[in-house]
Amino acid sequence: MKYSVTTYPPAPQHPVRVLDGVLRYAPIGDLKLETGGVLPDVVLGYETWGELNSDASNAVLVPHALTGSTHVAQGSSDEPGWWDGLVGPGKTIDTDRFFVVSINMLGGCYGSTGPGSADPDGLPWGSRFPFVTIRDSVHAEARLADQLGIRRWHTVLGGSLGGARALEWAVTEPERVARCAVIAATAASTGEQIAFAQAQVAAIRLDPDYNGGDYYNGRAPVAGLGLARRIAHITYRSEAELQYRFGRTPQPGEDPLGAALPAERGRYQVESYLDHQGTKLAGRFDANSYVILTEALMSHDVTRDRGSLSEALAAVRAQFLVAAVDSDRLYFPEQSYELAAALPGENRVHLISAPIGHDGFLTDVLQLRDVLRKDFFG
Ligand SMILES: CC(=O)SCCNC(=O)CCNC(=O)[C@H](O)C(C)(C)COP(=O)(O)OP(=O)(O)OC[C@H]1O[C@@H](n2cnc3c(N)ncnc32)[C@H](O)[C@@H]1OP(=O)(O)O
Ligand SMILES: N[C@@H](CCO)C(=O)O
Repeated sequence: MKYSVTTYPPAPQHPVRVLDGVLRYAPIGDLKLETGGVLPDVVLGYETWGELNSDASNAVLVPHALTGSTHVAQGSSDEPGWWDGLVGPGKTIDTDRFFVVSINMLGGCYGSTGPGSADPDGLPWGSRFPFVTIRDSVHAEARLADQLGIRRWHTVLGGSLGGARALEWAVTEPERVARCAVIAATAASTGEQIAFAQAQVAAIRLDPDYNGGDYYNGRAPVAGLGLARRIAHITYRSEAELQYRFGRTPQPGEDPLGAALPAERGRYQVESYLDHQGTKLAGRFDANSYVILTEALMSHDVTRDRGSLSEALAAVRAQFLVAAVDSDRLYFPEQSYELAAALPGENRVHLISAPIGHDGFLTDVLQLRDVLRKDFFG
């Protein structure tokens, strides 16, 4: 599968409502990166819903999670969005009132310049694509906000990597974020989160088809990416869910004890489920982008070059909403409590009660509907 983005339509003028939920591209120029070097001719893929009002005070930014896209809501497209329950006409984030924007993270494979994009010579970046940080993406996204005429976001909100991106926005550009919701995310990736991420990245790099990242003219490393997704997906779901839903049940028509040779035995249902998750992601995502975004998330630390957590967060001007999923075993609720305690002022943590674990920020986000309406979108 190829993800090369070689040509772009001209930068749009003020987005028009009829194009709700349709991917567009914005050239934002060369980007100086946090770790040195310059990424030339950066393009950001983005979607919008609704209309920016005359004083540009109704703009809401929704950063996506690790393998999410900019397609937050269906809008006028055919594809359902991943937060359709929350974003749309008459919904909590009412696109009849708010101008909603979602931007593909720098290095991603859903529209923005990434390792599968063409370099200035027209060749895929591949192994030469630089390490980027969430802060780099925020700097790039700020230029797109300038192009769209958005000086200050009414709200920036996201879950998981999207939550880290939202928080980094509020700290890097404090005057540009009036409200910020950080859902199922931390102030910095922890040792365990880095460890799980490293195993995923190693699974991709060890696939012979990965070829150091230069595979765009050959076979994509689907086995490595599929294995990375399996490791990740286990962390996204709770032990209780996997036990209740699958337990030791064999996959229908298969017998886990039914062969003398390991390679010929049938699967447990949970194995088949993980195989499916791995295959599905490998069919829609670029392995290099997975590595780039995962390593960006590993680097996530709002305190970097900013002192202690309280010192780093002292800069924020936004009103905050911090939320966690009670059964999350990847981004533990305690870590959200630590973030809330370190933010200026009084900040509670809103718990999403969901048995499935981390992915509850996608499946059960409507539990935040009331608090979002009351505090942010009333
Ligand atoms: C471009 C984009 O789509 S990005 C959209 C944004 N998405 C994301 O950010 C994350 C990607 N998605 C996910 O992580 C998940 O799909 C979620 C969290 C959104 C939804 O989770 P859930 O509704 O709980 O779905 P769940 O994890 O149970 O997976 C269901 C799938 O497993 C399959 N499945 C269930 N049991 C088995 C089994 N024993 N064997 C094989 N497959 C199985 C189902 O058939 C279903 O397949 P499908 O997704 O192809 O329809
Ligand atoms: N299921 C989510 C979890 C990551 O937070 C994703 O793939 O983006």
